[in-house]
Amino acid sequence: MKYLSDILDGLAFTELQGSADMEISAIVFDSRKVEPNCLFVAVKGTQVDGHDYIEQAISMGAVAVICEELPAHVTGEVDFFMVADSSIALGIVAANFYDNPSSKLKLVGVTGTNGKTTIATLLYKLFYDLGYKCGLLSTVENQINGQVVTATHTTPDPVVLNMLLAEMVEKGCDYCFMEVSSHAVVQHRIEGLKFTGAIFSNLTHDHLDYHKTFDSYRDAKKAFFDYLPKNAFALTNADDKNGMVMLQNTIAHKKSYGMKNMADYRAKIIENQFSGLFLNIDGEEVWFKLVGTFNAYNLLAVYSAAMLLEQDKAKVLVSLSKLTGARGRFDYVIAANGTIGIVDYAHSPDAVQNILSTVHDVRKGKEKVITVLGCGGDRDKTKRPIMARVACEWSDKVIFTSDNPRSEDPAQIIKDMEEGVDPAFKRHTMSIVDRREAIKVAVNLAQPGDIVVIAGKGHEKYQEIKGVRTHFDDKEELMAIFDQMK
Ligand SMILES: CC(=O)N[C@H]1[C@@H](OP(=O)(O)OP(=O)(O)OC[C@H]2O[C@@H](n3ccc(=O)[nH]c3=O)[C@H](O)[C@@H]2O)O[C@H](CO)[C@@H](O)[C@@H]1O[C@H](C)C(=O)N[C@@H](C)C(=O)N[C@H](CCC(=O)O)C(=O)O
Ligand SMILES: Nc1ncnc2c1ncn2[C@@H]1O[C@H](COP(=O)(O)OP(=O)(O)OP(=O)(O)O)[C@@H](O)[C@H]1O
Ligand SMILES: N[C@H](CCC[C@H](N)C(=O)O)C(=O)O
Ligand SMILES: [Mg+2]
Repeated sequence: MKYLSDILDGLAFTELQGSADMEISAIVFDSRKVEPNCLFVAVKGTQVDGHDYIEQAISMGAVAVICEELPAHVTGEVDFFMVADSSIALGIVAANFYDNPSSKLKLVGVTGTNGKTTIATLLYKLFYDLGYKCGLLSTVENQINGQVVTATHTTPDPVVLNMLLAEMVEKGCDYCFMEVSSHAVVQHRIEGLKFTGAIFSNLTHDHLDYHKTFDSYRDAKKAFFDYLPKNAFALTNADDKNGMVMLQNTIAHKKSYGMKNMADYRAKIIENQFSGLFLNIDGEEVWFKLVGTFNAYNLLAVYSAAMLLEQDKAKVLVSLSKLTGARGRFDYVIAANGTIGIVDYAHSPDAVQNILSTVHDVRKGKEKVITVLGCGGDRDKTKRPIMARVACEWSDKVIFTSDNPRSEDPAQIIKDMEEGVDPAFKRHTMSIVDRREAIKVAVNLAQPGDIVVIAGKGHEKYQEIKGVRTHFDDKEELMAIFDQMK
């Protein structure tokens, strides 16, 4: 329980009704989850307007309401606070309710189209290994110093986010590394948080269903940097076309990393093999376990952030050299006959190109590359033909299949993908709606030494069809088929 007047600290109202003199049990923004004596925040969403549920929330026990417009009929002894933007207010009150946990540890956010999970996870593992107590908020999972908490979003809603940060503070965590998705910035899920630093990985095509244009997608990422305080660091990728855009209006300390352009922290790839990367990083030559040019960028981002967090260079490099990446990212298994299977979360055109070009770079000879790929339903449709085209450009054979069709017809999603295929390559593609079957066929087509890349789902443990999630795990499927081959 917490006093309402304390929860409202720092919130600007346009109008208020009531004295805020009461104790509040919880902050709730979904009327279906209202509990007695809670504060209900009415948020306008993408599907419905939370204001339509104010009455329901009150009837279920909400004693105070934050909203942008007062409902026509207000009954009962309920306090009302009108604000210009409820989603911003939600962030502020959620942080206050949990005693502003982000100011009690060092919070570092990672944004960008690809690499957020990898960078945040590596930072978490690195700082853990350096002896700190740490937290992680990521697509794959959340962690409170080793204790796993299931993740539902890349960036949780403000209430869950502050609750998890408060738990980290309670467990004595010194750091939290989190992913900041563009959806989270636009929806103000990070409002009220105090960041010690922000990292930008890269910006390429994704999520245009939500952001509509590439410029507004870019501006969502940039808004995170605009929001940083003066004493934070703003670390960007100098080699990305939009890297410097991120720093345009921030008042934080501007820092950069890169392998091509001038940057504060630099690296060079000496070797890039299946067994790992050999880099010259900030003047030191070190082997790492991660594979591919894109991971050289991820490692450099992590190293740079560790330097900005004033860690010892030698200890950081020794620890980083031992680390593996996040689950479902370039996760590979070798069958008894020598066929190589790689499970990867590439689900944007750029990521598909990166993973497949990496496979080309690190394979020993002319082993064939067979790619299994799908595109998510109810998500950016414009990326479908592009992902398919890129997969064809970099593979010897491509099997189109399903990847969480959600409410859409899986066959139609595959048709949208097929639109991107060059007619000359068509005979090298197949379409198999059932993902299990698609993986099986891909492995059966492979000769010893060939490489089967299964892209799009990475760590995911489900396939969502017509709103129903059934257990499905690409790596499990791959290993089961490999086992049968023994
Ligand atoms: C499109 C999108 O991002 N939607 C998010 C958004 O919901 P919304 O705005 O659509 O909500 P809505 O259904 O319109 O409802 C509006 C309001 O009315 C309330 N309501 C609704 C119904 C009711 O009966 N009573 C009630 O009070 C809702 O609680 C909400 O406050 O706010 C919710 C609370 O924070 C999120 O759970 C929800 O994520 C949905 C489930 C989702 O799938 N989001 C994905 C796209 C997402 O956020 N992805 C990014 C990562 C992307 C990447 O990988 O880069 C992420 O950070 O996870
Ligand atoms: N720095 C990078 N540049 C380009 N592609 C990358 C980079 N890092 C990873 N990838 C590719 O993108 C995929 C997703 O990586 P990761 O999960 O780290 O990104 P993410 O930004 O967290 O994605 P999401 O937005 O879905 O959470 C990887 O499986 C890999 O194929
Ligand atoms: N987290 C991202 C990627 C999901 C990847 C793919 N497996 C899908 O379901 O579309 C999203 O919500 O867009
Ligand atoms: Mg992620």
